[in-house]
Amino acid sequence: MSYTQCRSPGALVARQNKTGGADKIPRASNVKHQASLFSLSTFNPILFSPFSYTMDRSNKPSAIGVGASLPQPTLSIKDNIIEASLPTGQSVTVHLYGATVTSWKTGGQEQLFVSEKAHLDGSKPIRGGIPLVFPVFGPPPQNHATSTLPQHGFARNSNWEFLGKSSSEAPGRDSDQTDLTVKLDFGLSHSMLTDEFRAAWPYEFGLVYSVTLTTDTLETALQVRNEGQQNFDFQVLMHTYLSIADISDIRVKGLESKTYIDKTLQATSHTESSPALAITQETDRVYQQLAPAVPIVVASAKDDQSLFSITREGLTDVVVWNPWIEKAKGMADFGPDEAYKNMICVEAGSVSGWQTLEAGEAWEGGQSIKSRL
Ligand SMILES: O=P(O)(O)OC[C@H]1O[C@H](O)[C@H](O)[C@@H](O)[C@@H]1O
Repeated sequence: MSYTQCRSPGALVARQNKTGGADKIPRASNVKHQASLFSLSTFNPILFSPFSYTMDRSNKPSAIGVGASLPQPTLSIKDNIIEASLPTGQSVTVHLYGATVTSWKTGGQEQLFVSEKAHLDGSKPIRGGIPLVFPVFGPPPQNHATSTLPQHGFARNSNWEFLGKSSSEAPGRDSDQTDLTVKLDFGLSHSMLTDEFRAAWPYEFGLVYSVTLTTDTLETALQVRNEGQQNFDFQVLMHTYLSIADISDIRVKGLESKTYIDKTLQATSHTESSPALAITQETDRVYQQLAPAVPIVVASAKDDQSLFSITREGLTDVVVWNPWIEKAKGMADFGPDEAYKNMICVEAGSVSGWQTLEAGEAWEGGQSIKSRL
């Protein structure tokens, strides 16, 4: 294992350390966490301890460590954009604005869709990649604690801080090889919000968002902590824009017999009848009560080959969204107009009802996307 502390742990982490360890995890995350998938940085005593500085590889005697001669993941930080690459060629890019993942490359190919007209200057949420929706999904309900927040909350339009990277060596698929993974951690807390957002949602919270790149997956996991005295409710969604060659050539599998809310039909409730959903018109559906470990698969319509397979932890809803022709034209930051054919949003979340966190409690959930390449 190797750890690099890129900045001094901020207030967010210091507060978490005060209560660390003793918190109970509420219902939605009462799942066993696989350390390799969703181990969050705040639970990592090495990454956030003062001793982490002594573990910086640059200070490490070269004779120590079995993996010392292996090529390591590389990291670049420029203009509030973090990019990490594995020696095997895969890479991930994250904008601190929204902690939005804006690129995931495997096999030399981009796996995420980003609109050509996306605003990348922090003036608007980024149209594409993986914007993070928190603490409310969609237009906030009236007479609710979130009611004066913008659509999809504030996480995607706030400036996060980079907490650091960690990497690990895991046994590879071939017994004589080692796979490297790299995990990037980002933090957002109440004090980092704009005055406007702080006033609209006055709760003391701490978010740690972990983006982990492996040779064949991208994993994103969020930990939410209530660091104040008042309970708060939240919804969360990883609004993943997957890049596809042609919308007519894909099917979405794993939804059959599931109940969904169709937002294009006045939010009425339906049951999915198709084992392999074709997208042939504007589609905006919230599928509910899905078993997180059962993958949602985006498959090729031609040969049924899996293009993307998405499993979750603690996230039982999945939104399937494609704006289609008219909606795409109506979005100023969506382009070119025809690009709706090159994307499908499969969004893992917890958006039916609310998660409630009491003082000192923490919740966590995440997704793992496996790409064909
Ligand atoms: O335009 P945005 O605020 O980014 O929202 C984009 C889309 O997000 C989700 O997929 C919702 O289900 C859609 O109703 C919404 O249109």
